[in-house]
Amino acid sequence: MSEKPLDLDDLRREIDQIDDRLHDLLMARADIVQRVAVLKRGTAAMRPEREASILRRLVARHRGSLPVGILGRIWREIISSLTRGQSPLSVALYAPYGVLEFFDVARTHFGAARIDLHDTPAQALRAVAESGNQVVGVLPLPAGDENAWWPNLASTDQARPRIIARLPFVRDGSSAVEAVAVAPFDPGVSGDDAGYLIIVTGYGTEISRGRLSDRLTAVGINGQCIDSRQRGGDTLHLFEVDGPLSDGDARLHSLLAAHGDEIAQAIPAGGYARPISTSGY
Ligand SMILES: O=C(O)C(=O)C[C@]1(C(=O)O)C=C[C@@H](O)C=C1
Repeated sequence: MSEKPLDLDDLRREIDQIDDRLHDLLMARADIVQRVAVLKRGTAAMRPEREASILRRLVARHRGSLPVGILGRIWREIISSLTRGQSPLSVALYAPYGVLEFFDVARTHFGAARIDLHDTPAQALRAVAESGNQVVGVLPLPAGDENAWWPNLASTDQARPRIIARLPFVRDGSSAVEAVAVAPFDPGVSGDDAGYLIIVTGYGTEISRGRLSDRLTAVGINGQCIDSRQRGGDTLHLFEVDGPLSDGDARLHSLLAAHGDEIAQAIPAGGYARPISTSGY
């Protein structure tokens, strides 16, 4: 005997049951995050490297008709709200052009967090620096254009703002802009990361980007210079490097020990877990 075909009511009953299971699991997840928060007390709630691992794992197992970009948005909303459940967090957004596009990128990554718009990058970074971990900045991807804001990261203060994520994290081709998140702590190591390094050369030191790259390679740091700017008598060079880089990295000590005559400072400026690119499904 053939099975009776499911009708609309049967299918909707199945959906209700699945919704109950999803809801139960979401509530159970939120309870466990509260226990995680107790263990992390006194340190930053937001862990970009862990967030990256969660999304990479889920995207890799994703199948079916739900677009992967939507999966990403749903999980960003869950993770972001459970981060804010551990300690307050809002977004300081600097959006020089295409405000709506940057707003969208910030909203997708940080979910329902409050987003404050700032007129200048310095203002957004000040909001981050003064907030004691309660504000994360969102600024355009650092590049060699007229909006170069990255020299503001060239401080040696332990609590200085640095780059912690590159957005959007799940790329399905729907976003026209790229941004970074900035916070006063290191992003952690996700297993597939890039770092930023600011090299400061002093007045009168003529050294090409190529020569600087060679100096970095010689101590085991591979990367490329993406912009150079004058600040006072100094020249600041921003390098994007393979792998994470943080304060106290032994390779930076070797660099300064060998080339302290040419290189005045080597300042780690954070980094990011490499985003996921998908074809949309
Ligand atoms: O794993 C943690 O440290 C958590 O706080 C949990 C969680 C999550 O929702 O999975 C939330 C916030 C962090 O940024 C990373 C992950």
